[in-house]
Amino acid sequence: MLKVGLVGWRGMVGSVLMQRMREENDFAHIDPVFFTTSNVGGHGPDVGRGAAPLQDAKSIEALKAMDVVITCQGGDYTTEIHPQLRAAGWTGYWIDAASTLRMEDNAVIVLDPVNLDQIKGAVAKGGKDFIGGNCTNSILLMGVGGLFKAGLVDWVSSMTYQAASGGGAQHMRELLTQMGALHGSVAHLLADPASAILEIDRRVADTMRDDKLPTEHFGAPLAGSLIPWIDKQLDNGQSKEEWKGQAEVNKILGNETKVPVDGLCVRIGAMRCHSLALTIKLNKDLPLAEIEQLIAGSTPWTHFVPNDRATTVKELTPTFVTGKLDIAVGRVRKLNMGPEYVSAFVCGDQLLWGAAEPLRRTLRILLDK
Ligand SMILES: NC(=O)C1=CN([C@@H]2O[C@H](COP(=O)(O)OP(=O)(O)OC[C@H]3O[C@@H](n4cnc5c(N)ncnc54)[C@H](OP(=O)(O)O)[C@@H]3O)[C@@H](O)[C@H]2O)C=CC1
Ligand SMILES: N[C@@H](CC(=O)OP(=O)(O)O)C(=O)O
Repeated sequence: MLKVGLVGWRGMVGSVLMQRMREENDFAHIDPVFFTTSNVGGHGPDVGRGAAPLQDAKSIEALKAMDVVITCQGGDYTTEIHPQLRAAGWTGYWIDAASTLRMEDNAVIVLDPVNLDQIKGAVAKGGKDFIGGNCTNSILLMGVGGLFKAGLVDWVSSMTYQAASGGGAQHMRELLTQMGALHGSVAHLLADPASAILEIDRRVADTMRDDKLPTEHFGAPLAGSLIPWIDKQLDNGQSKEEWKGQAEVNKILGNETKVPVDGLCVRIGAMRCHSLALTIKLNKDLPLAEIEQLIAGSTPWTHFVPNDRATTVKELTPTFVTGKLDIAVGRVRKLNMGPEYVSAFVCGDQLLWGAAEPLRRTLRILLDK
């Protein structure tokens, strides 16, 4: 059995990974070793064979004994440990949620329903670094990858609506705290059906602008508002999150000729589902039914939502999708710009296909090789 070191297993992405590995009985196929950066010697989780003491995630010696390391610990950890481990001669498989290594030549961005051949090809050629994609890009390709695979896409404009969880657990807490503060500021007025709505609105706006509203993690109010910037600022005016779109989508697809992918990334007050409003320029005028069929067949998890109001408001929402592996896609129609311009709205759980799921599936691919 392969010795698999798990680092970052108690964080937000790591907890979802653990949950999915338990659900899919992955632990029965590996010899798991749990690591920590903060509690060496503490009790590890019991995944069916009793709890063993946690090992030091900074110990190159301990990590070197692993056949596979899966990390959800974050980019700083990867930057510090991965080069040391490789320099120490370790030739095991490194499976990582962080963005640090994604664009390295010898790393594959893993999303097996879309690029299984690329993953298997890399394994056959001795590739050792397998990195999960940015959540937004993985969700985009799980949603409309069928159009890309058919070679039909000239370009995509992707306008995103990204959940608080993309920033981490503290961001989710801050969003809820902000929501509570807004409600608290007008609770007595809400309880009175005769109260004036403009007075409620004024008080909520005052609370949102009050320095006392907790904004330590987002840097701005999110509840009742939005933040049209995610990740670092680049010199060309893009945010880093926007830059990842074209870079990662083309790498995942293995495109030699780059398909332009660009748009604005926006943080909204959803909990853990990212959504994307897409404008897709096709290279030919296809009948809508054919386009719908290609999109619906993107992956077995693509849940096609017909473009009608009742189904859309029920099934094409973070509320419906959260906690599920389904990637909902709908609002597919031809746009006024011309018969080759198509809209689509995609919604997926950014902790599942957006983060944890591709990692555990990569492990299974390595086990089956
Ligand atoms: N958040 C997301 O949506 C996505 C994240 N990723 C990547 O995944 C990586 C990890 O992100 P995320 O899971 O959000 O990070 P977290 O902050 O939730 O967890 C990271 C580590 O923090 C430590 N930690 C400290 N205090 C606590 C606590 N109270 N509860 C749990 N863990 C704690 C744990 O390490 P220890 O046990 O060693 O103390 C844990 O492994 C990042 O690189 C990110 O880029 C990728 C795609 C999406
Ligand atoms: N930046 C993403 C989450 C994330 O962690 O992305 P990446 O793995 O590319 O750093 C978001 O905020 O929604």
